[in-house]
Amino acid sequence: MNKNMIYVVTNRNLIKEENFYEAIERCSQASIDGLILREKDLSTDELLEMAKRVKVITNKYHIPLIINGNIEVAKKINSYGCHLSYKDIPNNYHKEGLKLGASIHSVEEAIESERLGVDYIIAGNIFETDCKPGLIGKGIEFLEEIKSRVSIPIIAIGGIDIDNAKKVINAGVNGVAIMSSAMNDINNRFINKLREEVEENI
Ligand SMILES: Cc1ncc(COP(=O)(O)OP(=O)(O)O)c(N)n1
Ligand SMILES: Cc1nc(C(=O)O)sc1CCOP(=O)(O)O
Ligand SMILES: [Mg+2]
Repeated sequence: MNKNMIYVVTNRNLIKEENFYEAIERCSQASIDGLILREKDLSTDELLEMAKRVKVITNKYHIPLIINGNIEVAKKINSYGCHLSYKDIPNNYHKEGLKLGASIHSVEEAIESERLGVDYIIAGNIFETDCKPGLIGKGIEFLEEIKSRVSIPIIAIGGIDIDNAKKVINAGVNGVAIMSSAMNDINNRFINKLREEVEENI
């Protein structure tokens, strides 16, 4: 990874002005480095159908597609990667070419994820966010501590905004992931501004 990454995490329930596939297309046109299809309430069959349609769009814009929470679907559609909750990381996992990501919420989970062969981690929640009501932000120090303990790429999530993105990147992480602001970013203004912020970090 040689630039700071921006990952968009989907949540179709947050989209207000577009339909889901319009939002996927719009995000894919922006300067993003990956799209995580995270629609946790769908059955495997429903997710598979959605993932096939989403992959047509992300492929068109050469955006890596990562399937959240379902290795079977990720393998079936031959996605770039699969992203799992920490507790779901398998002990013996045949990646079959998939990148494996994991969500972590403690330094110990970060260390153990690396030991289990995870390719990158998403660490959160860094700041307070309406998407995780009641969970206080773990802050920049959390990222700095993880950075000092693991070598795999670290992506920060949770309340990432234009005003705090630079501070997050300066903690030494490899990128940021955003959900609500991307789902509602009708003209990709937020994503474009975020790109400027995460690239101007020195
Ligand atoms: C301590 C703690 N627990 C859970 C979360 C958020 O978890 P969630 O995003 O719902 O689950 P994953 O998909 O990331 O496994 C949190 N921020 N902090
Ligand atoms: C999906 C997700 N996972 C988190 C975690 O801490 O694991 S925080 C989060 C939501 C991030 O939404 P927003 O960018 O709108 O704050
Ligand atoms: Mg999460």
